[in-house]
Amino acid sequence: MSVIAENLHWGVKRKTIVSGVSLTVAPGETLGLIGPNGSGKSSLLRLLAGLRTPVSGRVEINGQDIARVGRKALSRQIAFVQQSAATDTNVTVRDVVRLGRTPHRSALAGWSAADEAAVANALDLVDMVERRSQPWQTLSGGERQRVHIARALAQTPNVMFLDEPTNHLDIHHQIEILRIVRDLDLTSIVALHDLNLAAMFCDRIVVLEAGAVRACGTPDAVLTRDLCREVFRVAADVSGAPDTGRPHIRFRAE
Ligand SMILES: Nc1ncnc2c1ncn2[C@@H]1O[C@H](COP(=O)(O)OP(=O)(O)OP(=O)(O)O)[C@@H](O)[C@H]1O
Repeated sequence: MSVIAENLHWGVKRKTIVSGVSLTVAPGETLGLIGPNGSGKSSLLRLLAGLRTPVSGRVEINGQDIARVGRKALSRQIAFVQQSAATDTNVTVRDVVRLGRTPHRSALAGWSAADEAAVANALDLVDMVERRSQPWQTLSGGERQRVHIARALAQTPNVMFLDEPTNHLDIHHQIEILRIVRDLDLTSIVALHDLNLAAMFCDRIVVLEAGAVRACGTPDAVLTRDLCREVFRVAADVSGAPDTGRPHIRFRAE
């Protein structure tokens, strides 16, 4: 499913936080959202997912204005993985992932084979099958993050929004989670701080600066030495990775 944002503005009181953002994400594409702390990545993701209402502008998912789509219908199509999401403590891993099926179930319907399969598949994708009966509160930070991603995957969404999904994850799971998101048959928009992970896994990248789009394009076109210096205030050398041809950024401490 495509995601199109047209001229989104959002702010709090007199502070503008998202300013004139337009973007288009093609079906199946993985779009990276990068930018310094406070540049508006989380705020923009929330607007795109319909969790916040823009002051002006609109978002279309699959050609439909999300302001006109009911919450439940929307949650059958999109999933949102928040930064450090909280969960009720007195539940198991499997209970948390089962919550991902809520949008697909009616009040009267029982738990179906399709629900069971979606939960099992999601647990398997994030490598948590063996921990499915473990109480949520006993998990490590990285394991909690993987369970929240599994809950979103169990939703079997067409579009997935992920806010810093690699937070807390070891390098194996950072790569694994982004590989899963890229390879699944869905459209994804992922806020990331690690520029090399963005270069490796995103089809295109949007760079936010002070709530506005500073640059948009393929990793190769966007992740330049000048951008690192001007937007992220770091000195860096950028070269093409020999195996993939994607940019590889080496930061310099100077
Ligand atoms: N409800 C709010 N009220 C006041 N200010 C807010 C609110 N939500 C966000 N902001 C401010 O808007 C700016 C953008 O915040 P946002 O969380 O979208 O940035 P971000 O790019 O995701 O940052 P980070 O990389 O640190 O996670 C920040 O300066 C933040 O303090």
